[in-house]
Amino acid sequence: MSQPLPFDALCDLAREAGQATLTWWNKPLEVMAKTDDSPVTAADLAAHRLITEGLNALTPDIPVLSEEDADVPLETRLSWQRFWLVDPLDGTKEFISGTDEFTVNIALIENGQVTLGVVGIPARDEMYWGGRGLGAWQRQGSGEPRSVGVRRAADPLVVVGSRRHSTPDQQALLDRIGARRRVETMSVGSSLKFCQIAAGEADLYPRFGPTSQWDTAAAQAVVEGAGGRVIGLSGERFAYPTRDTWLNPYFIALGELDDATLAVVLDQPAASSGT
Ligand SMILES: Nc1ncnc2c1ncn2[C@@H]1O[C@H](COP(=O)(O)O)[C@@H](OP(=O)(O)O)[C@H]1O
Ligand SMILES: [Mg+2]
Repeated sequence: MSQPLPFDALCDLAREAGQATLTWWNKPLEVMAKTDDSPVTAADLAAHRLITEGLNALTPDIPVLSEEDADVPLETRLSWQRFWLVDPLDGTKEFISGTDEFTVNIALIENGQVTLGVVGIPARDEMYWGGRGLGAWQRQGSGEPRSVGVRRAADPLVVVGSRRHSTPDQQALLDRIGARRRVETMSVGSSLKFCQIAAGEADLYPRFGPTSQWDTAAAQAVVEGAGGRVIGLSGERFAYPTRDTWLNPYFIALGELDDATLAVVLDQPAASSGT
């Protein structure tokens, strides 16, 4: 971006939206089904409204695309050189079930790549933000930001995966790694998994199941700012091309792996699958 990076304003916005979601957290909640049968709640919609209004005020010239208002014609989107990509509440099923593993996600996409992102974890009053070549930071409450970075994978390798969506391909990769070294697996909801890699708490997040572009963009920016990578199954940097679907292909987020483990991760029989 040519303007100064708007991280302070984005963090304020994500925090405000996150606090709004907590109004409905751990309380009786009406759950509505969207056309794709995924759940949506008043909390998703309140966060969506706050973030959309805030971004429109902050950068009136940059379009906003949110999961909760994604019905924008492809020809309009093809004319966008950059746009804000928002998942106002990622991990809606976690939110509904009362765990704290849900996030607020705001990313900037420029020419099909994510350049910066902010991930709020409302129930922990925690925030991560960053971007490739910029750095990555974490903040607790209104405390001082601290710089975060990926770790060099130790023993055991810590692999994070979805609480609810796993696939045989993912398990096959874990088995191949497990044949060579000790692996500890953790099931975690939402984009929080990327933040664990950025913070040096986990090493690998293979996702061989469906996600949409808004689920991953902001958190990819945090991982990349922290020195990690998010790659497609051919090893290329994970990108956000404008297409007639929001669905992502499969991907792998990783910190700093040793060469032997990296070779197993990059040698993907599942590479032909995905969208
Ligand atoms: N069948 C499917 N199609 C598209 N996205 C899916 C999906 N199943 C799960 N997801 C995505 O996975 C996200 C949850 O991630 P995880 O399983 O890692 O906790 C959901 O985010 P939302 O909660 O924002 O809908 C949803 O977008
Ligand atoms: Mg989501």
